[in-house]
Amino acid sequence: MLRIDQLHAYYGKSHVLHGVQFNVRKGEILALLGRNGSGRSTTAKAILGLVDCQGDIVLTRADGQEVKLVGKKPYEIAHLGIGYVPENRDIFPKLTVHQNLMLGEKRGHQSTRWSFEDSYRLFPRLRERQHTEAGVLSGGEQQMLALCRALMGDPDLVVIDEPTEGLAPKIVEQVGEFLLTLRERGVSVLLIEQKLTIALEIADRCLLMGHGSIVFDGSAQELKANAAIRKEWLEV
Ligand SMILES: Nc1ncnc2c1ncn2[C@@H]1O[C@H](COP(=O)(O)OP(=O)(O)OP(=O)(O)O)[C@@H](O)[C@H]1O
Repeated sequence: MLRIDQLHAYYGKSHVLHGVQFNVRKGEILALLGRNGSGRSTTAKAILGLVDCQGDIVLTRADGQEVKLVGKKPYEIAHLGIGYVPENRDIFPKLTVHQNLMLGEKRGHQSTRWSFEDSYRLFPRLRERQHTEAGVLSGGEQQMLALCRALMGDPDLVVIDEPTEGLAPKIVEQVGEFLLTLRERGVSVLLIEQKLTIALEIADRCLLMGHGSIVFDGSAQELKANAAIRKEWLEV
């Protein structure tokens, strides 16, 4: 559903993506792994229209229509059905949990795949705190909120940047359940992670990034078995 070809990205004169190439298939969980600074977040931002880039990023919509994303504005890309959960979560601290979820909804469009009730059922902590200002939530609760808010816009693909970073194992488990629920509902996921652990449990496929290029494309099991490539490009 998403094809990335010969993607180059720059911060000023600094060239950080060097011909990135991969596909995201419909309904899969695709893990994008690599060390800090390897270019994973920049790839996510390129898909969302948040950095200058050259090359092709082509979305195939449900009706088969192909849309080129490079050059489009972030709000246009969101409207085309791509959701984003950035590393810093970007929640609105002075609004309540419920209000943050409302802001994720597309105006005039009822989400077909995700509801307030889905958010509250999967993350009971959010139900308990629905009238609390989001700024006082714990890091884990803010992550749950950011994930659910991205789904309120009814995306076909959601790009999620390091959702398990710094979270307690029990919350990491809940995030895993959330991702599996998305797959059941046909939402594709591009999951940025640093470690292989969660990818081994839930990803359908794995990409490994090093110095701004894709250096491995295969299953998490294949990557686990390839000690040399892991040692060179991945945190242990
Ligand atoms: N706003 C920026 N301005 C200049 N250079 C940047 C900027 N953001 C990232 N970089 C550089 O671009 C390269 C790729 O960074 P990127 O954030 O995409 O990596 P990453 O794999 O997602 O790691 P991290 O988890 O640390 O963000 C790194 O060398 C980084 O220092």
